[in-house]
Order: sequence, then C-alpha cells, then structure tokens
Amino acid sequence: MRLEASELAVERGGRIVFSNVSFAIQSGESLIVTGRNGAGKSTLLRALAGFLPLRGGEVSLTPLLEDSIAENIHYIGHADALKGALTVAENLSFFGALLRSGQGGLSVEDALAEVGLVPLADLPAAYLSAGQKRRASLAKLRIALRPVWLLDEPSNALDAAAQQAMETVMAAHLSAGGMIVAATHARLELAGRELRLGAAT
Ligand SMILES: Nc1ncnc2c1ncn2[C@@H]1O[C@H](COP(=O)(O)OP(=O)(O)OP(=O)(O)O)[C@@H](O)[C@H]1O
Repeated sequence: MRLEASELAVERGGRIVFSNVSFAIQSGESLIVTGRNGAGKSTLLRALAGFLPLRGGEVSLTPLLEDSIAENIHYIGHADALKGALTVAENLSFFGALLRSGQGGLSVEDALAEVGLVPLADLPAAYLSAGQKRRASLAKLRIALRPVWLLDEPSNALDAAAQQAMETVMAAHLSAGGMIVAATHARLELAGRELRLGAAT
C-alpha cells in the first residue's frame, strides 16, 4: 500500500497555509510532520483526512481497501473527540460501531486494557484527566483496523509510561504493514522520515 501526496496546497481563511507539499510513504513507513506553530501541521493532517478541500495537488492511496481514502484512515486530532456525558466504554463502543470494529479490531475492553483505562470504563468521559482523555482517544485506533493513522500531537498530555506504550502500539502498527503520519513537537521514538513545514506568512 502506498500513500502519496503531490504538490498539495491548502488555503484557510483566504490565505495559503502551504503549497508544493509532496511526500510518499509505503506500508510499514511513517512520516513525522514538524514545523513551528502555525506552519500547517494540523492543516496537512486534516487535508489528508479529507476534512479540508485542497486548493491544489492530489492525495492518493493505492490500493484502496474501501470506497474512499477516508474509510482507510484513523484520524486523531488535537481535540480528543469524546462525548463527556457518555462513559469511557460507551465512547469507545460508539466509535467501534462508527468505524466498523467488526473488521478485526480489539474489543472495547481489550482496547481500554491496552491504555490502562479498564478501572475507569464506567466513568463519564468528562471526568477524565487530560492524559486519560488522550489515552481514551488513542484507544480508538485499536477498535477498528485501518491502515493509515493520522495523528495530531499524539503524545500530548501523556505521561512517560503512556507515551512509551503509545510508541509500542505505533511500532506494532508499522510492523503489521500500516502507515502513520504524525504531527508533533515532541520527540517520538519512531523510525520515520521527517517532513518539515515552513511557517505560514
Ligand atoms: N479555520 C481557520 N481559518 C483561518 N485560518 C486558519 C484556520 N485554522 C487554522 N488557520 C491558520 O492556518 C495556519 C496553520 O494552522 P495549523 O493549526 O495547521 O498549524 P500547526 O502547524 O498545526 O500549529 P501548532 O504547532 O500551533 O499546532 C495558521 O496560520 C492558522 O492561523
């Protein structure tokens, strides 16, 4: 499988955030997107996920396992996208149904066990600490099998042990033939090429 972006340009609020951004990764490879605040890291991930229109260029994923690129992608944004009134387990069940967890992902319980949240499974997500919310968010990656992970600051708010666990899961995903594009200011212990975006003007 190959994810290729050629000469991407994205405009937000009437301004070009970046242009001429190209990269290609294959199964088992990762791309670390770096750059200073406002350079366009989150914008690039959102554009790859299909949440933002491209002003120019093209994104392709070959071969497509589902009808669209979006169905092959897990996107974990800056915000944790958890419903505060639902319990932690209910949040993951919801995402499991939405993302078709029947296709070989972990059960909700196993996904929670992996991120150390089983004791908090029945707590409303609103009560979680910042790091616990991030762990719950990352557990979504494991309840449905999808080859491309787009991760925006995945280690935000994680303690050292949780960050290490996350890196282990990411490495396993790559070993199994997955792909990861991660935007980060942190140092990830993940072998991969770097794409450094310039600052927006
Ligand atoms: N909805 C929006 N409307 C207009 N401009 C926006 C919008 N969202 C983001 N931008 C602008 O797009 C540029 C890139 O933002 P983006 O969030 O992608 O940067 P980033 O590299 O992820 O930054 P950070 O390191 O701070 O997270 C910034 O100049 C920002 O102000």
